[in-house]
Amino acid sequence: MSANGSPAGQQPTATYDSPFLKACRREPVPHTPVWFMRQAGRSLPEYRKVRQGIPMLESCMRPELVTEITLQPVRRHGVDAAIFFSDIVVPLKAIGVDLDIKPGVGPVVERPIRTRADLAQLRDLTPDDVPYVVEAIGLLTRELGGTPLIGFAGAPFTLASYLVEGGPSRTYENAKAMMYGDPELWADLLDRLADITAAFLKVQIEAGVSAVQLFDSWAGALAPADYRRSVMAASAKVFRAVEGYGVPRIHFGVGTGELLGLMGEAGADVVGVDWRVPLDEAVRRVGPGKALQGNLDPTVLFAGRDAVEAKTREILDAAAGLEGHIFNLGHGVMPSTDPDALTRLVEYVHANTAR
Ligand SMILES: Cc1c2[nH]c(c1CCC(=O)O)Cc1[nH]c(c(CCC(=O)O)c1C)Cc1[nH]c(c(CCC(=O)O)c1C)Cc1[nH]c(c(C)c1CCC(=O)O)C2
Repeated sequence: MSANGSPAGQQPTATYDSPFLKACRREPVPHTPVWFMRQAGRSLPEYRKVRQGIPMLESCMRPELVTEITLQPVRRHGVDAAIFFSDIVVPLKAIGVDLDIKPGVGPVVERPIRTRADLAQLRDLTPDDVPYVVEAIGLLTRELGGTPLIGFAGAPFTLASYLVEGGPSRTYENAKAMMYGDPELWADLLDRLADITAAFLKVQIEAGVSAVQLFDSWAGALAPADYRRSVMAASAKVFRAVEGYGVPRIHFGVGTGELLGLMGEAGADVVGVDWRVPLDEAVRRVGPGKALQGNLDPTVLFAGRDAVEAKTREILDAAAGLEGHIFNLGHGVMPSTDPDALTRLVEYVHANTAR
């Protein structure tokens, strides 16, 4: 037990006992907790207002702005957790990789990593590289009261996909060419990214986040045998590095139905599921001892209240036998989503799972 009475880390008891962290630990909850990937973002007018004229990466480096943006969806929707406002490429930018986030495109890397010499762009990350992250998490943990704050990072494969391609890709042809054609260089690249990612998550945990999510958003492009052979060790290294802190570790990807078992095995406490696999099937694939997070198709939110409630009902029914369920979308909130539909969804899940 720590000095303030919570069995893990430095978090206050109210946070430790929150429905979100209880569900992560597979303990009984008063209602199913809800949060949304990309809950802070363009769907909110108050977000668009404070971001006006400030480039994405610069906004991640301003602690007061990060705090305000992170709190916006908590105030508006009453979600059960906040997710730290940042981006998966922030730690890469912080160690000096020349990259930017282009509006409507995503991360773009000036000098893609294609050869062994290019690996020199990737040095280790220290807390001094991201002082604004430490400061913003400090501000947030004071403002949030008992609402847990989720930290996050991009998984080695997803980061590598941007670094090797030079930007977003549909096919990942350059990244996969390296994975199949130069497995030693690929392994060294992923191992370096694992160390950077682990260091970035440790900074966030030591600054006060209550859970961490590893986003391997694009791992669904991989066959299970290739994931196991060429990717899993790096993600497992990240999970091992943060195991001792006692904060729940969530592992998420899109189109990863065939990888769910391996993604749990990599060391997660909670496995994120997109909308393609129902949760009662997902639990069979993941096996016992893990909570599940998911999994409403974000496009359902465009279909009107009745459709949202019917689809949500299906998910809650599929989750009825689970030991730990955190309600979320199967991927991020889309920018043109009506924010009121999200607020209603939170209310619906809470009301229909009250125990
Ligand atoms: C792949 C990935 C990225 N970034 C992230 C991922 C993994 C999650 C996923 O699978 O969606 C993670 C991320 N990016 C952002 C968050 C914020 C926290 C939250 O979820 O609310 C999180 C968790 C802010 C952001 N990151 C970005 C935005 C939009 C830019 C803006 O608002 O100006 C936000 C709110 C930019 C970004 N950054 C990235 C993309 C693809 C984009 C979108 C580009 C675009 O459509 O304009 C890379």
